[in-house]
Amino acid sequence: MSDSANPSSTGSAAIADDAYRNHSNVSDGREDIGQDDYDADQDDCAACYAANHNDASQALSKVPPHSELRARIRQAVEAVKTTRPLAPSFTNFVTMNLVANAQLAVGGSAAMSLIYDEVVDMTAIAGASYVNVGTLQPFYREELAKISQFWRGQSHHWVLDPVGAGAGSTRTAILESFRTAPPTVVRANASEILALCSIWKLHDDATDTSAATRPAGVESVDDVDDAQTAAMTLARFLAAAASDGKAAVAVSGAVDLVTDGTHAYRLPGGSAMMTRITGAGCSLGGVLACYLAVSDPLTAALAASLLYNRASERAERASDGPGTFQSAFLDALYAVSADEVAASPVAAVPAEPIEPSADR
Ligand SMILES: Nc1ncnc2c1ncn2[C@@H]1O[C@H](COP(=O)(O)OP(=O)(O)OP(=O)(O)O)[C@@H](O)[C@H]1O
Ligand SMILES: Cc1ncsc1CCO
Ligand SMILES: [Mg+2]
Repeated sequence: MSDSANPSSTGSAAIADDAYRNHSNVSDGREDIGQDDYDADQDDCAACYAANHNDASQALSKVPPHSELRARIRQAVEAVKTTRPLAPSFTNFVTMNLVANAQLAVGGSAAMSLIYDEVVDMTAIAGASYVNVGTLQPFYREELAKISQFWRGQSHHWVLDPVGAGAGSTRTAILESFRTAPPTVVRANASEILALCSIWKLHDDATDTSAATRPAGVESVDDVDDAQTAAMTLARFLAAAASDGKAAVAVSGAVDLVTDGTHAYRLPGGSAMMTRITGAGCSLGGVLACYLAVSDPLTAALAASLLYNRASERAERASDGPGTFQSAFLDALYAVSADEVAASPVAAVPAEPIEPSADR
């Protein structure tokens, strides 16, 4: 059972999440604390996550308060607020409105289009783009293959959310087509990461297609922990294909994982209420594209994922149920400061031995 689908899960991620929530200064919002105290407390939370992570093979360590990584995250959040980068989306009908609203709330600009010639024209003014395969039409297959090849020719940065990867032959064919013109960042839940790796034959046993062929919905049935190796393999594959060698993968769940293939980070916190509205993940992909317009892929993935955790905590405190949570969440995306995002708990996962990725 996925830890995102079941907030009371007793897995390592859930234990870490409880430890994070029990830090009263951070999670109850009742105390007005100074930035230095906040930094220290957030940092303790990362240590607390590391201490409670019950996989003995992984000695997680906290990212220090004044690290260069935190400075880059702060800069990215601030840059989107001040420069309003355009990140156009080819996205699904269910959550298109939330994606655009979330992009505007963080300071970015939105433009939704499902037509090849418009997407191509908008590339010239786009800082980065976003593709989400949530709801499909048969003609998208040819359209999206052409768009990804066009972007590859332009070395244009884009984010893919492979929603429902593994469901149906049309979706599988579309995702398969991206293998020769891959995105800069993949953002997905754990099951989608596993299925995409399977479709692209990036896993250890290339004959194992179970993740790609089992019935799949849009919710995760796997834990983030179980997708860590796949996410790192996927990030290395994306980086090898990128013109500047940079890429990232963001896996969402109770404790998110972000990796560039070399480094990996776990991000505790957030709110289980995110699983009670549709489009939390879809809009995270759109917001990530805004940050990708102003920063490198790893920084963009961290900035967006951390902002989502801080904003959802704030929204949970201010709401009574899914309806009010969604509007409180948009308000919180607007209100959370760059300093608050950059001071978030971040636990670094020790580097794994790098294995060669599959040939493209
Ligand atoms: N149990 C949880 N506790 C805290 N935060 C969560 C939990 N589950 C998901 N989230 C957060 O919700 C956001 C979306 O993640 P999720 O894994 O639900 O994406 P998704 O399955 O792709 O969503 P969707 O397809 O509905 O848009 C992320 O910011 C993630 O951190
Ligand atoms: C519910 C749903 N169905 C297709 S896309 C989508 C939005 C969440 O991914
Ligand atoms: Mg999703």
